[in-house]
Amino acid sequence: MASVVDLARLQRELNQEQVAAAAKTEGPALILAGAGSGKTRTITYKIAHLISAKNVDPRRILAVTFTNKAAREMKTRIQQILEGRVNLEWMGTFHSICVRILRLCLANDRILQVLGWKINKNFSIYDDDDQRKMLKEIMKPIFGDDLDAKALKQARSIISKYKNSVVKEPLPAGGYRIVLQTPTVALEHAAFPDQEKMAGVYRDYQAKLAEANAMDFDDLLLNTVELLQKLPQVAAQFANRFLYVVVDEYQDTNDVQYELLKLLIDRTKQNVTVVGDDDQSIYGWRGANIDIIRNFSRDFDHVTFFKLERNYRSSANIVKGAGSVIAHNERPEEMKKNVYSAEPAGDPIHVVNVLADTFESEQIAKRIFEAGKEQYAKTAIFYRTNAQSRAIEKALNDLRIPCVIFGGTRFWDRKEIRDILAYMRLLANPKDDAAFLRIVNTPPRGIGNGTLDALRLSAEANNSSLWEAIPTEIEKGGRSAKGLENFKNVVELWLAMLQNKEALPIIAEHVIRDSFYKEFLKKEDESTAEERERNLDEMVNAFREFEEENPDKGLDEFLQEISLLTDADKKVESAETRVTLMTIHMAKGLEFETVHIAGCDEGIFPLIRESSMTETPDERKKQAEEERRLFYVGCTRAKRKLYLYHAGRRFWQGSLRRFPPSRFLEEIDPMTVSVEGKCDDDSEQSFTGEPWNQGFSGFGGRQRPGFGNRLRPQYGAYRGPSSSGSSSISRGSYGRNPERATGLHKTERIVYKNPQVVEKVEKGPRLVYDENCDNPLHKGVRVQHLKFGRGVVIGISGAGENARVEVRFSDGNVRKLILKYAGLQILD
Ligand SMILES: Nc1ncnc2c1ncn2[C@@H]1O[C@H](COP(=O)(O)OP(=O)(O)OP(=O)(O)O)[C@@H](O)[C@H]1O
Repeated sequence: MASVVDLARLQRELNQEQVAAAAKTEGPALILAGAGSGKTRTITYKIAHLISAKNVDPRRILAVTFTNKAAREMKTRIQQILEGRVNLEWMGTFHSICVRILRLCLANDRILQVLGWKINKNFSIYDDDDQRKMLKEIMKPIFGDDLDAKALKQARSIISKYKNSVVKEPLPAGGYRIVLQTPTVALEHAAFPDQEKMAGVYRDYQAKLAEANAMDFDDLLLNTVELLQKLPQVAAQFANRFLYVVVDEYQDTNDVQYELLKLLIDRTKQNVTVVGDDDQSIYGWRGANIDIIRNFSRDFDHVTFFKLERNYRSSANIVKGAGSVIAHNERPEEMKKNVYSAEPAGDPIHVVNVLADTFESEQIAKRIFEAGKEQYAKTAIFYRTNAQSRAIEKALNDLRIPCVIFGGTRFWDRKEIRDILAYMRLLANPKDDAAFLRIVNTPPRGIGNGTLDALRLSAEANNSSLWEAIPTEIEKGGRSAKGLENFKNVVELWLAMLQNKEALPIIAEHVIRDSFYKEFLKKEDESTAEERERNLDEMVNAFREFEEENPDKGLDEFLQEISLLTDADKKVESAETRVTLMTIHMAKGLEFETVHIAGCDEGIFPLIRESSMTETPDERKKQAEEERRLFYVGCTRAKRKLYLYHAGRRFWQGSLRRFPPSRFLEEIDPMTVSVEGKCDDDSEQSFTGEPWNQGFSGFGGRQRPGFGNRLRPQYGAYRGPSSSGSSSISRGSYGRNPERATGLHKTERIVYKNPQVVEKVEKGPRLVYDENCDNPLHKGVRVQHLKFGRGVVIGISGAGENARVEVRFSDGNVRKLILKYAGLQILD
């Protein structure tokens, strides 16, 4: 090997703490690494040091990484450092290491005999689809007609949970033993008939997998642990083989992975190094157990702690600001880190307040545009929920900024969006057979393939569209006649709405509601339904925005705009200079020069789910802490510039509602922040006439007292116009007068212990015209609109949800707005 990584080399390449961590080869070590503190660099050098300076055979090093990509990158880097090929055959993810162990062990007849398993070394690995098919076969006779997609999905998730968690069984002598949830254990622990039923499905499913000589993804881990537990001498051989064990991203280890590690680590040598950052543990929702890293020192003798606290990635303001937020999480004393940057303070963290969500995406796009093309590829936009990407994609497209959605689907390509768009396409053009076929039986309404074939034949014979062929098919009175008739009736209802020139967002809302599409989403997959419903709400919002911006245009133009938008997006797919869009979960481990985080609003980030209402205070606290870690991960991806956006009002679940700033914005050290723009008007009343804190209530009905009033001094010194309705940018007090800001920070700060929750949709604040009531809006009333500013009502038409108001705004333009969505404030 050409190059040796001895101590001198370590000292040249690493800082003091990194050197200490990399050079410590014997005994258990925990490297607690702050964000951007070079943990990847440190373990890479540590492995290189073991191989070249300590002459350790690379095949005897077990190195566990979080992703396959990380393993590939680390191998390449080590080979570069050592200037030669290195056979790191035991470097990979937990799953890839397990496959290797299983193939090795199951090739041995004696092992197979002792295990008594039917599976041999040539086992197949079943993917989701295979798994679903097999489960369906098993469940059909048990569930009969009750077996739907939801029941299947539920079964898969329960089985996966069995396989990824352990149970603690008390021992007669005190204490407990950890037991894997094999089918036998699951059956023993089933306390209710339902649980027994699912444990039975699990048992049959495992038996069928074994018959097929197959394992699913979760089995790779579970079976390896079971094998090693059953055959301690085999486990000992592996532990003996692995002279050194290194585990990256240890904060995201789950209980079964932890059991595996315990089996693979030689208990006498205890040469194990784990690397991680409990502040970046963001996968609790899928089983990661943060206590595993926190308890490391209890699991091994004489653990050496290393803390990497110098952040090399970001400017000092970003490191300090992010650190001040994460400090609000409760952590064991020994886990606390003082992460710092030796870089200059750099730009302050920009907290950008805007009046409403539309300005948020405009501001993001504008800032990226102004930074110049060469910055595009170095810029990322993060959001908490996928639905938020729609407005951002549009704003970027308006300024012709190419973008790529990392690990996700573009808003208009998402399945639920394409389905509802297909309904809308059919309304715009009932001859659109492709749209018809997409949704005629989505959600299912009993229209089978036979009926569709008959429709096709009849359409061909009469030279008509499929839609036009429906009446003939209904007359025939076949099995699907009822379903077809229902479909026809409901589509005709929407067509009539379109003809009556009812508002597009309202028609879209009807399509979603009358087709029972949201119910369908819940049935299809409960776990993704909430997110997909949010996408649909955002789609209604897109219709609303379109109508507001294009009062003279209709559905055809909307659909045309969407197809042009998606087409333009596709063209830039190959461009090299693209801005990256992603959810924060996807951002783990990445870094960008500039990061924009949208939606720093209480209720969105931290995300408060409807399900939070049923959780215990302890569960809610855990959830809030995981959200804070997610915020920390997001902020610490930025090297030089970090923008955090808060919109005072957001179109959310069908109405315009107020959002207080995220608690995380309040927690940032004010010395590191510059506050720009404004998120509220100057009045104490909201645009819809309700007091500031209405629309939000804490768990158990607790409300945030005087939110708007108290927050303003802290965010202070806005220079934005008071009534023009447009957001302006000016430097807030943090950048200009830190003393004052700090003083206010001390006296005015409100710490909110309970998460806030967004109220249920139906009773959302809105000013709706009702012909039976005394209508406050009539000709001559002065109003204010968020986007268009002040104006005077010059006419009202329609009634109920279709009421529209005509306003002459101060820019001279007359706009006809849908009252339900307009969010007008009466000024007189
Ligand atoms: N000793 C060092 N000298 C100079 N640069 C360093 C040093 N250590 C790390 N860096 C740089 O700091 C940046 C962050 O390092 P790395 O990606 O290894 O951090 P990390 O701890 O894995 O980050 P995170 O956990 O936040 O994803 C990289 O650009 C790396 O090259």
